[in-house]
Amino acid sequence: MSSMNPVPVTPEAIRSAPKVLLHDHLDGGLRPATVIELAEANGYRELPTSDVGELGRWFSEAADSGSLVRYLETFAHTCGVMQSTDALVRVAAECAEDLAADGVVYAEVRYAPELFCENGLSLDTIVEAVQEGFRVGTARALESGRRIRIGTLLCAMRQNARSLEIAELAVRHRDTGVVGFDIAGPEAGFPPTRNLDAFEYLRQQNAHFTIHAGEAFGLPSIWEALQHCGAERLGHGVRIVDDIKVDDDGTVHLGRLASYVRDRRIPLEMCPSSNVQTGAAPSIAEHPIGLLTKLRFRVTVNTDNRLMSGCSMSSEMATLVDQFGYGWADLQWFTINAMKSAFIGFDERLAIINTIIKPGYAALTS
Ligand SMILES: O=c1[nH]cnc2c1ncn2[C@H]1C[C@H](O)[C@@H](CO)O1
Ligand SMILES: [Zn+2]
Repeated sequence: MSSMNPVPVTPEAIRSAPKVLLHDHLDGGLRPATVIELAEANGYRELPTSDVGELGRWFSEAADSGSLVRYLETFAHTCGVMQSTDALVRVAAECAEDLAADGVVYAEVRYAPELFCENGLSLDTIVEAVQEGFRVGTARALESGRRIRIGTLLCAMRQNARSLEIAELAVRHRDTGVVGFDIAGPEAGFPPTRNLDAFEYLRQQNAHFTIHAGEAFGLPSIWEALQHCGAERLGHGVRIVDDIKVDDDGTVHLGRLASYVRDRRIPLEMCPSSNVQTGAAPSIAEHPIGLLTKLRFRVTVNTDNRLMSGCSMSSEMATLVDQFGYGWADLQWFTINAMKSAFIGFDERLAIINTIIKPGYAALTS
């Protein structure tokens, strides 16, 4: 039943609204307590502290470095405790439960299988363990009354040369929950065109992929990702603002690349808190998401790494509401943008929009 007045856009109400998350790293979303328990169980001795509260703060402070390369160093600890199938199942199950509890109804969660081979697990075993974890977690969420659908993206790391192998792995598991591919890791010095064979293979297989681009490097990275590699979406893509000029009187000039991105409705997977931590944006208030939203680019809101940013999908939205004055119509627009841009089939996307997202926001606004 819908209420007679719009519900105020408070953090609790945002939590209750249906949300869609396209850019979330599995190894960036562990619960601090789980990191500690897995470290103890697996004999991992490198953690900076074994106090839950301190560890949570340590991750967000260490990630708050102003540099993507230093930000990425914090993943040594999460990946360090994820080197067994039991650990992978648990982390994936908790990920599904945490996202569902936060009101996320559809999520694409990504990780790099090549980072979990230290103890000899095969790439296929790793993918199967994570899928099992998502099954367990979505079932538990459903038992507590929360329905979530999760699609998996497999990442290849830019600094390693395994992208074709990982692309083949993604295609092998496409019928059991892997919906796409990505490249992640340090951007400067590792242009996406180093992985052309992987992208060529994926296109021939009619498979979907996104590319982290325009985060720690500028327009050439975005241009290569789209025009040489054929990315369907951009991970972050914040630097597209370098191709946009706004005159003092407010007149906007889009360069050819920015026009292309907007005209073709290329989805931007924006992650405001993460971008402030890596120095890709000076602050949330000055984050390009404000301008790009006003110009009606295909903007989506994402968490990137919930542990490192100490955030959730609803806290990210609440921060934007606070900084830009967004209301329910804007939050619904971000959510539908994300659902339209997901890598699952058209009929399923449409069903989630029409049966979950639109009624969910209607109940909050009518
Ligand atoms: O924002 C990011 N940019 C590039 N790489 C990233 C980002 N967040 C996480 N990663 C890396 C670290 C993880 O180990 C890897 C796979 O999830 O992806
Ligand atoms: Zn990312």
